[in-house]
Amino acid sequence: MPAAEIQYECHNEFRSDTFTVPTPAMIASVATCSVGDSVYKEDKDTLALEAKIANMAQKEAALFCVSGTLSNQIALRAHLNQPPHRILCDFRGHVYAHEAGGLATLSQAMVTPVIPSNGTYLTLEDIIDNYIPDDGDIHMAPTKVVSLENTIHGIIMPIEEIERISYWCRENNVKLHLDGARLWNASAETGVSIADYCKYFDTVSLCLSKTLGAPIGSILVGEKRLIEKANHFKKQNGGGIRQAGMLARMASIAVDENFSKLHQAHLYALDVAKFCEANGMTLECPCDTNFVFLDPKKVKINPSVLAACAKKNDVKVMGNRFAFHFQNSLVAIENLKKTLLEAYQDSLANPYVSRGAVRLYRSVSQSSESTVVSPEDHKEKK
Ligand SMILES: Cc1ncc(COP(=O)(O)O)c(C=O)c1O
Ligand SMILES: C[C@@H](O)[C@H](N)C(=O)O
Repeated sequence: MPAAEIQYECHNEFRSDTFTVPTPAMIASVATCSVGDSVYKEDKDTLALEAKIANMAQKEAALFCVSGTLSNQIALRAHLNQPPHRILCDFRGHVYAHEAGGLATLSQAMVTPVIPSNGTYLTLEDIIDNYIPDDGDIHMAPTKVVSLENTIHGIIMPIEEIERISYWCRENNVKLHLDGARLWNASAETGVSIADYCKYFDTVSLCLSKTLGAPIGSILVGEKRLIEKANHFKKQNGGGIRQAGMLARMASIAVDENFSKLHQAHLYALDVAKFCEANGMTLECPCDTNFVFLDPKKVKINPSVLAACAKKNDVKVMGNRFAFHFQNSLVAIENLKKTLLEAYQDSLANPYVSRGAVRLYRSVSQSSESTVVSPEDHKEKK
């Protein structure tokens, strides 16, 4: 049943599902967790979590990491040998767009950021049209890894396309990584198991701290030898965790207790997506899972006006993306709709034209110390 009453501090949080919080059961479990040193692979709860997720993914090994960024970056580095080399991904891919340039520093890799020709997800044709073969041309950095993301912007990548890409990569000696931060959401919506998604990839990074509600952590799965190498890069970059048991135990409970709640978040998102479309607000992409993206080219809402309306209606938002999770409350969902409608109605009279690179995570939000302004203060310069 959806949470009508307010159960969680983050019930009105729509900036991201990274704001989900540990449940009481997770917090209580810490009292009895193991306290071994996980750098020496001696923490029982960490080993148990890694074994559980490796089994779920039907992969040889798994590695508990403090973040999805670390999990992605050490996986991609472990696939690579020495430059010149290149990674191909979606131009929106987190590994390229939001991991602080890690591909340049840790992997010294060139990146081919590809805009999907269908506007939604990468196809094999998109990859082939942008792939640089390792054919001895000394002008080029050859493509050694393709990094996909599923879901990407909440969009579910069809498994038939994943299969085509996987087959081609294996035929062409290209490694295939999946940023599966929200693969849980894809699985919850399609019914395709985590293992049936993972079988197409050499490595998969699964986040535990977002849609599932764990306080910290991601898990990287893959072949034992690759995971051991990734662990080397994990330690090199300060990712070794001593008594990780308390984090691993909470993450394990998150998988057991919250995976089944993801569909509710998707229903929240779909409700708001339909509300937006019914009121003239165009979506930037389909609402497949737990994200609603408004098209900023057509819905010219002023971020400051949105922040002012959000503050008034006690919801937290940022940018043109609205994230949903199982800890949202129904009252907050209704307050979000009110917020969007008020800000949109203002934009019809005062359209806001943004300039510069899309900074999805840098917009004014309720939590920032920005000065809250009234809609009247923001009229488009004639
Ligand atoms: C698709 C995707 N991959 C990876 C990450 C990185 O995860 P973390 O914030 O734990 O580094 C995020 C951010 O939350 C993400 O949205
Ligand atoms: C902020 C960004 O890194 C995060 N992955 C999110 O989706 O909110």
